[in-house]
Amino acid sequence: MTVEEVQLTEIRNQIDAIDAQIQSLIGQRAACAQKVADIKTQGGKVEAVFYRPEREAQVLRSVKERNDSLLPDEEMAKLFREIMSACLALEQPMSIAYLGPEGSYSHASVIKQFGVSAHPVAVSTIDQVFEAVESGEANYGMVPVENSSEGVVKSTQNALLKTSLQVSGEVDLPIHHCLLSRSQHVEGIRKVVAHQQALGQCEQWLKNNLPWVQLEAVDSNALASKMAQQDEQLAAIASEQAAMLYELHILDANIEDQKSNTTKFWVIGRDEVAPSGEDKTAMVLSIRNKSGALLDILESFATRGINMTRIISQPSTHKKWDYLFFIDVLGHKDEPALKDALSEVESKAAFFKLLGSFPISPL
Ligand SMILES: O=C(O)C(=O)C[C@]1(C(=O)O)C=C[C@@H](O)C=C1
Repeated sequence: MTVEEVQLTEIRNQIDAIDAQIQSLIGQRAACAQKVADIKTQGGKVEAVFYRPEREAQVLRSVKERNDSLLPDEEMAKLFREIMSACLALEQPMSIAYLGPEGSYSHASVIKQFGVSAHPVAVSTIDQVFEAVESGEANYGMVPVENSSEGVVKSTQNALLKTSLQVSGEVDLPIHHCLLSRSQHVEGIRKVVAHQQALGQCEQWLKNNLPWVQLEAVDSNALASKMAQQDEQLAAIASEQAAMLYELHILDANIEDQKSNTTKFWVIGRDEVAPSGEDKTAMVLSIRNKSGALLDILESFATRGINMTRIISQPSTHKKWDYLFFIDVLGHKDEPALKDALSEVESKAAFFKLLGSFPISPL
């Protein structure tokens, strides 16, 4: 054996021994998760809640805080995300409805939040995501809320107004668009197909790089990828995962005009989420038609030192020139200061609906 071979063998032996320990510990962890499931279902409870977002957030935060390895905190957290995903699947496999088809950014956000052991269930519209969870067909749903360059997703906002479901989590997904085609050369591309939002997000890049192409909006980027599979003269705008899934060439990557392009998704579920220690609360309200009404509402938060992280206004469909405000604040609805503020806000507002409290994502 060469010196290098001897050195490698020695380190690989160490890796083998460590792997055996990791595997045994993961096995012990899985047995604990199984016991947790037994406790949750004891007494024949049928409505047991297996997925606990607040606990998952706490576990992942501790992993990041503890991490003093060579691996970045995010990478370490991703590994534990998958261990918990497998443990949860052992307790009960979770089905997550999302706006399909496979390979969409919604699909990527499901995997980011729930890990690869969850069962993503593709549906065709945002309303169907809500319906699938409301009817119990899916355990949870994942819906896009807002994109940093294109703004809010109206169909999600409208569905949130009507639903009995809770917002139980938040995922921020950096969006990187690729130009995908069966062809390996941009010169032959005649048409670019994508969801309207993706076309908007790459508008400048398309003008600068493919000024001759025709643009066509379709229902989703994944559908665009399927279309590109059929026609060499078509290119789709979609994710890197879509390129793999639909076996297309990546003609160019990161073609979005704004490099910090991010989409915010919300997890929707039937159960309230307990406090995790670092939470957000989302609500929607409309104000009474008098001067200073919005300021008055915001003061209920400000005087208690509660930070607002988002406020979005949307014209109400009920009355002309009336506005709805979607507001997110830091804190959990059961924390005394926020609880107080929320009941004051509710009394001041013309309409008020609490959408849910959920952990700030550690990922
Ligand atoms: O602590 C729980 O309630 C568990 O079910 C265990 C566990 C885990 O693997 O740590 C698994 C799933 C839950 O979503 C949260 C945590």
